[in-house]
Amino acid sequence: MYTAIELQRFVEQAKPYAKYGKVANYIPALSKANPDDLSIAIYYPDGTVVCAGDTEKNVTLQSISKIITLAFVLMNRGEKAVFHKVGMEPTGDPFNSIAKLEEVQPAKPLNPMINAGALAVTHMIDGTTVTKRFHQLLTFVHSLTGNAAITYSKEVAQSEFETAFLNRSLCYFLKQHGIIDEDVEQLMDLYTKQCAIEMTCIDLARIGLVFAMDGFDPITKQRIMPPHVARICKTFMVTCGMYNASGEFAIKIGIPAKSGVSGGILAAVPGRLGIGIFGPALDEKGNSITGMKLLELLSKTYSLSIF
Ligand SMILES: NC(=O)CC[C@H](N)C(=O)O
Repeated sequence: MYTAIELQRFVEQAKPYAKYGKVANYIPALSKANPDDLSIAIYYPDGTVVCAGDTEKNVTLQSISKIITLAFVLMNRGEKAVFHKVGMEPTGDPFNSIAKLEEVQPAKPLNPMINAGALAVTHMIDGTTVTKRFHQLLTFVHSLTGNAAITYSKEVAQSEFETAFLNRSLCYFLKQHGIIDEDVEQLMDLYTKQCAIEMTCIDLARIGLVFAMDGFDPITKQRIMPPHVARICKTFMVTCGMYNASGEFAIKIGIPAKSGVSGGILAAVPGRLGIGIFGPALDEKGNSITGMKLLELLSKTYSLSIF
């Protein structure tokens, strides 16, 4: 088990890399983040949490939410329905790319971790209104974290809603090809709220732990999702979780993980621990540069790679 002092040392080693990255600014509210922030929490199955950095800070999930909605929709709709609308293959393209949608027939998004695929998955959250659908998703987040106080940042959601022209164009493409059939503004409302769900890296680590334990929460002794759903999610984390850097990440770090442009990373070391990281300075592919360095140090020192 790591000590807090050890983790602090890794944080100090990773922090200088922030100068090679930039905070996301295409969602205006995210540009307010401090690139030098870096925090990490590790959650163990016995309930021990080891932290370093400012772990009280809230981070919006952004693309990390894609893995949560995927688990939720797989549980509610089943594998067949989900994979009817979204594929299982990595793209090698940036997360917001529209390119592959035109190249494959039928025009379904290649996987649920790119924006087009995530929009198709969010579309599958059942309910008659955005409020009801979002409430269901948030309730699932509460069960994953054991923290019923978690909500979303209105400021970040609004900021993305006002500027998400590329995501809207993905939605219209999907609608043209029958992958979605709801009002685009309504779907954008739900998607931007989902991406703006915010929590600390301790909460993130707890979700990582649930995935690491195949969907079972060892703290509350409750099954949060069936093992096959956790397995599918972890597989996507490995093949597409770090966008078009997933291959290099698998070789250098080898831990199922999902990142978001807020600088958050959720990682699950199967059977062992959950990790939550927040470091808003991003590399050119949109992954936390300090967060990846931190994971690399941890993985090398403690042989965390699953390969
Ligand atoms: N990579 C990300 O974190 C992207 C999430 C962001 N909300 C978007 O759709 O652009």
